[in-house]
Amino acid sequence: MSHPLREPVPLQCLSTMSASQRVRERLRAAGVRFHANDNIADYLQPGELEEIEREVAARAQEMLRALVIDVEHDHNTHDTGRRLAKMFVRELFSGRYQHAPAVTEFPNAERLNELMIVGPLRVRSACSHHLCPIMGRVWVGVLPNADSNLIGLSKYARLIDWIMSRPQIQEEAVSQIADLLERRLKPDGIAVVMEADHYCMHWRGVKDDESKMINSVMRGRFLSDPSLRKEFLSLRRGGGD
Ligand SMILES: Nc1nc2c(ncn2[C@@H]2O[C@H](COP(=O)(O)OP(=O)(O)OP(=O)(O)O)[C@@H](O)[C@H]2O)c(=O)[nH]1
Repeated sequence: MSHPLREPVPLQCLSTMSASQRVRERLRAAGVRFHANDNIADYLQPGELEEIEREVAARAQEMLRALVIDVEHDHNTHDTGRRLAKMFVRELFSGRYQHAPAVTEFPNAERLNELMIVGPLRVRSACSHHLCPIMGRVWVGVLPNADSNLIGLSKYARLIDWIMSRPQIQEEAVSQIADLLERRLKPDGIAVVMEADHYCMHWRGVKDDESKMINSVMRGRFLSDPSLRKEFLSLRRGGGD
């Protein structure tokens, strides 16, 4: 989904804006969505991520002040704003600000067309609602065809980590993973299953330590062929637990 195009902001205003305001204006002018789990790397200019990190650090320190924590005198929280900014911008949410990892695509020279399963791959994210951790595992099933691209096994983990390094909800995360792998591999079918612990339920709120969320996306032949879907799901259970 994209935003309606907006009139560009005059240049003299852009120079007095913070980096985050400039990037938001650029995204709005282009009609591009910038939800928590969207990647905005194409709209950042050199040096702006550093500026954004400094802006987040200052605002995070303000949030601690609002929580009535004496950040001026408390040696433990004195630098927490800076640490939070670095953690969010450089680590936990880096999949919003960095381009996709480089992935070598190999031709399917042997014209492989058998089911291939990768997993369980460890995934870590944060929920969009409370920014609490999501820790889980993912399995990917691929049914290649003669024209599909093949990628190295480690690249599944790298691409999935790029998607998960954003505030997510699990339903949208699996569908973003399926979209990305479909675009890269051009297979006859793609299946993604995710099983995850949500710390917004374990650590706070209902404080239910046992519950997990499991969801899946089936595309192409995995949707139209129940026996292929069954084979994938039974191999996933056999291999992963
Ligand atoms: N569907 C879905 N819900 C999620 C996910 N991660 C967290 N949630 C839930 O999203 C909801 C957050 O919205 P609210 O109900 O407005 O938040 P809240 O009042 O703080 O919720 P409580 O957790 O019940 O205290 C909670 O029920 C979470 O458990 C996810 O990946 N998918």
